[in-house]
Amino acid sequence: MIFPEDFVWGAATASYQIEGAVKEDGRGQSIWDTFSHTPGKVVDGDTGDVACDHYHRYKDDIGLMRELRLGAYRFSIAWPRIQPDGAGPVNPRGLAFYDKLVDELLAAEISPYATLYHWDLPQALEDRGGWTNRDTAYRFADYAAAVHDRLGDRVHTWATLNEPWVSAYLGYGNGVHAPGRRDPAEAMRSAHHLLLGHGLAARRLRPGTVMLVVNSAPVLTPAQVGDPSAVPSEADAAAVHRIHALLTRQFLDPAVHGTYPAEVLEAAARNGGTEHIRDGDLALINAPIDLIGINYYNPCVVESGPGLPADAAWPGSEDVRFAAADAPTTAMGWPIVPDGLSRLLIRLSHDYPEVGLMVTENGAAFDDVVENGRVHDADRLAYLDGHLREVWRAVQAGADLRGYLVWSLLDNFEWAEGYRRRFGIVHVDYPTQTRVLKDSALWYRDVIARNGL
Ligand SMILES: N#[N+]C[C@@H]1[C@@H](O)[C@H](O)[C@@H](O)[C@@H]2O[C@H]12
Repeated sequence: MIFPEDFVWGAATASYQIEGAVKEDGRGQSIWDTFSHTPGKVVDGDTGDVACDHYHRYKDDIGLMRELRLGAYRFSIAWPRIQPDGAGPVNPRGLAFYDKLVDELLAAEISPYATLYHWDLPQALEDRGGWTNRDTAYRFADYAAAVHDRLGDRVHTWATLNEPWVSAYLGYGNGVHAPGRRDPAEAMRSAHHLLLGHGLAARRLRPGTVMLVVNSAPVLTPAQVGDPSAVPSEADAAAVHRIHALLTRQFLDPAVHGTYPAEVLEAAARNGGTEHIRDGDLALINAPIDLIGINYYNPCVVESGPGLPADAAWPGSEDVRFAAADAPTTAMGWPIVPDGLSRLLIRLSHDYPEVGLMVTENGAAFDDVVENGRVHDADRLAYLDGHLREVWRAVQAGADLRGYLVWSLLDNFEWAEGYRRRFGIVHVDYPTQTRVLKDSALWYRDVIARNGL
């Protein structure tokens, strides 16, 4: 299985998950600093205070990337390093870190892919309402422009947001992520303002390549997981349609087509109203983009039935039951369904033929053991192999798929799960910060060298 000649192979990380140095060089506080230091929010009371100490070890980490022959490295820029209070003058020491990071990547012949927002909102903006406040969208666009002014001569691929669904619904809906608010109306307002920020920022990132990164999944009934030809009942088909609208189309339709699905408008009307969606907003959100970034881990399995408990707060999903898949699971409890990725990519390539696709995250958490300086992570290697075969199938089916970025380069701070869940192809021993290339990393290196499986 050989991929197209210009297919991009890389890995992805995010600032709060790997950098550490949370009080260094003028960095301001983020909502994840606040949240992780709030007792009970993160497993084992873990925080990103040190993480992988990437802020100080980035040169060595780029050396590992070079050893793996990565063509691209997707990282995120910590807004609180650039504007400690989320607005106003740029912090030169904060921007200098990314300047050095980008230069080191280029020296290693690795293309830098910068994500501008991977969840670490400056706390000062949250204190003024965060993403429920429309003004935050404008602050985000100013921040994006400031970063692009400095790095745009060397960074040519930009992601505005990472997974706005997660930012909105886990951050403001059910509160399992920062800032930990629990209000369905706030979640819907935040989703809109995140999209508004995306659109405003996208215009200020040219002439770069611009993408929106979404967590997406094929929405399937339990029967469809193993049998794509399974015909759902009318009620189950309605549940599938609704959740696809709320999970994926809520973000891609506005960004690519300048429209909201009716299901989203209906959910908003029932949860706080639609006043936050102002005339002209959708035109602002619908800024031209070049790529959709797809973060895929597992399908979303649903059927008609009683919705999530009230505190789960996913407005619009009231008549949908979230079901288990008949499949093995990762350490996160997520079902392993590789062909879900090809089914998703082919669907999105049909729904949004105007833009290219890139797998911006795919990977798995399994419990790793270091034995004699090696990590034999056969489960993770099998997961990646299976999913890459589906990526290849999607390319053969005609999907305009530009590349694949594994999540993640390093074991890292896994949000509310803390450090107990390891997604890296490189093992990190946190007390010593020792890195060990796992078997999956060595395998991935060979895949890259062959440009295929
Ligand atoms: N959980 N999990 C793994 C991974 C997370 O570590 C990333 O930061 C997110 O972009 C996305 O949720 C996926």
